[in-house]
Amino acid sequence: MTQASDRTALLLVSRLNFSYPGLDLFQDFSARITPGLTLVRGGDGRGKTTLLNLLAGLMPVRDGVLELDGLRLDSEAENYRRQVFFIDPRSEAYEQMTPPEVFAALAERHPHFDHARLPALTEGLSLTPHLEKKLFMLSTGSKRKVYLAAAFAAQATLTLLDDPYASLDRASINFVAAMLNAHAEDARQAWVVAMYETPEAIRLAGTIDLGD
Ligand SMILES: Nc1ncnc2c1ncn2[C@@H]1O[C@H](COP(=O)(O)OP(=O)(O)OP(=O)(O)O)[C@@H](O)[C@H]1O
Repeated sequence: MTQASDRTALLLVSRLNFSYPGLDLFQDFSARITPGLTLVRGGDGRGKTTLLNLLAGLMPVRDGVLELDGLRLDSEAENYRRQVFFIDPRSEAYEQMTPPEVFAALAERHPHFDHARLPALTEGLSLTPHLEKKLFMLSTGSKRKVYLAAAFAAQATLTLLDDPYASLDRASINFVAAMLNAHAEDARQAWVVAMYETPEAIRLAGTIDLGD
């Protein structure tokens, strides 16, 4: 079910169990997530979004151990979460902010956030005309681009992206693919990307297949 390369794992997931009322979603789920790109692939409702929330430390696991770069979620939750970049694209937390305000807020959470990367990211994602608008004024796709630009600037140890191509135009998809590939050889960062299908032309270090 899980394939990973021989690289040393950055995130270790051991025997994780998680259920919603009446639905056992993960039973004794284990994974080794290495630096570079890991795909979480699965059909509708297979648990991709839930798994990203679990890896982010945002949902209570019934049991199981998550350890990110030596930090265990159960004993060092705050330090663990500080190493993770994850924004639920449906979040309304940033609606009243402009993109630069979103970037500033996220830079406070992520100490390695690199502002110097933002001009190329906003240009590459065609966000430049929208920089003075608050997020509630933007289309779903543009809002997602703001979060993607932030993700690529944040340089977190673990970055979680839920369906990063959703609602994007072809040029932006190509840009995101190129940005992901630029992280394929990262030694100190793991990128976990949830998608319905295996994307073309992306160099993956591992795949977690949740089935169809
Ligand atoms: N808060 C919740 N309470 C109960 N069941 C839930 C809850 N959230 C999700 N589920 C169910 O858990 C399963 C996994 O949902 P999840 O959103 O993680 O899957 P997914 O693979 O991301 O789905 P999709 O690709 O359709 O967004 C689905 O059957 C969903 O209906």
